[in-house]
Amino acid sequence: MAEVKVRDLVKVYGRQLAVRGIDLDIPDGAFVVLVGPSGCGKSTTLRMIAGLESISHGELLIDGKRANDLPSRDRGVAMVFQTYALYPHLTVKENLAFSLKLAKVDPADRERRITGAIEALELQPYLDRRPSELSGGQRQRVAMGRAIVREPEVFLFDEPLSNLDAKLRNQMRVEIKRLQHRLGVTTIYVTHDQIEAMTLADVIVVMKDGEIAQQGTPLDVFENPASKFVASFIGSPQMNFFDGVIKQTDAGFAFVTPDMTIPLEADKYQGALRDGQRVTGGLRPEDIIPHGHGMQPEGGLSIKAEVSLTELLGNESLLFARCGTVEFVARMQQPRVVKDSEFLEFHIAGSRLHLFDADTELSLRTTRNDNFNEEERE
Ligand SMILES: Nc1ncnc2c1ncn2[C@@H]1O[C@H](COP(=O)(O)OP(=O)(O)OP(=O)(O)O)[C@@H](O)[C@H]1O
Repeated sequence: MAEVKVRDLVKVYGRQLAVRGIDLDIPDGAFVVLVGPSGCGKSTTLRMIAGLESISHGELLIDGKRANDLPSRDRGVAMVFQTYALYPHLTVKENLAFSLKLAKVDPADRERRITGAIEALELQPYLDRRPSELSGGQRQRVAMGRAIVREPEVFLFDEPLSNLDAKLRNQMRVEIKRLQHRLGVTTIYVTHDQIEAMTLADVIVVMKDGEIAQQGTPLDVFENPASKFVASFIGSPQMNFFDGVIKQTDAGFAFVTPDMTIPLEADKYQGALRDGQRVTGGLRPEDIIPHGHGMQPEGGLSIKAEVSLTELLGNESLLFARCGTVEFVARMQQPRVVKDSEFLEFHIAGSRLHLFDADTELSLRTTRNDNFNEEERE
């Protein structure tokens, strides 16, 4: 196992900057997820760590040693891809053995490692099958087995679950998390799926345009998004946004839109509030609560809104509603049938409001700058 550090990492393709000087500190045994929209540079970052792409600028340290120019096989990393990359003409067992034979690992050790992987991934029933005779989930398990037998210092996963259906994806997600806990191997995992990121990571690194938009524990990033981009990317359905201004009166500061006025707790913003400042307010669907459905926090305010559409999800519903000029999504716990065009009262949990500067789109709340912290991971 190893710690991985990245300093000012840059990747240039021709005239395009794909990765723009990122820093990462990944402690031994941590599970870090790089997440972000398509093209944000997460795979390129992973591939530079793997040694599959050259590093244009900056430094990669694996266990304190500069690894920029080390061949991939000498970095102690094993990568699992979306496309499995299994040898089609070899059986499962032969696929597991392949890299070990190539590396001339002695037969007894080879057998021990293969047996370990077979047990860890419950591959026993499939050992003599070829990849074409396996389901997607089974293939992905073999691909993970091929990484495990190499006993790497670092696991690198590049969207390993993208080709699986939703049910299998959830199942494999749990398996990956369990396996990583059991083996304790430092893991860097790339996905564009924020649910995968939230559920797997000790630390989430949200990327945008080749840069890190925010890093922190999943809860911290969810509770304290540093920008409108992060707020909209993490959380499903996404946060509702309302254009408005800050107003200062004798009663204090408030966030004001044409349809609502939400009093603000100024001390949360540490002097960042300015009278007349144009801002975007953000409320998550669970913080707009239909009356009689879920906890109604003290304070805040009520608004009446017309429901245009309901999505029944079983244990909850999503209500798409309109109040004046504003449309929003609210989450209804213990759902009942809501008719289209029905008017409902919604409680706005004002204390849960997020505010972003309208121009910079950065949060007005002081967020901790969320480098990885060993205590938080415990
Ligand atoms: N071999 C290459 N040559 C030129 N440009 C590339 C190459 N590989 C990636 N890029 C560009 O670099 C940027 C980052 O790509 P990268 O694959 O790292 O993004 P990503 O966040 O992993 O996206 P996705 O989720 O779509 O895989 C993109 O704009 C992409 O077009």
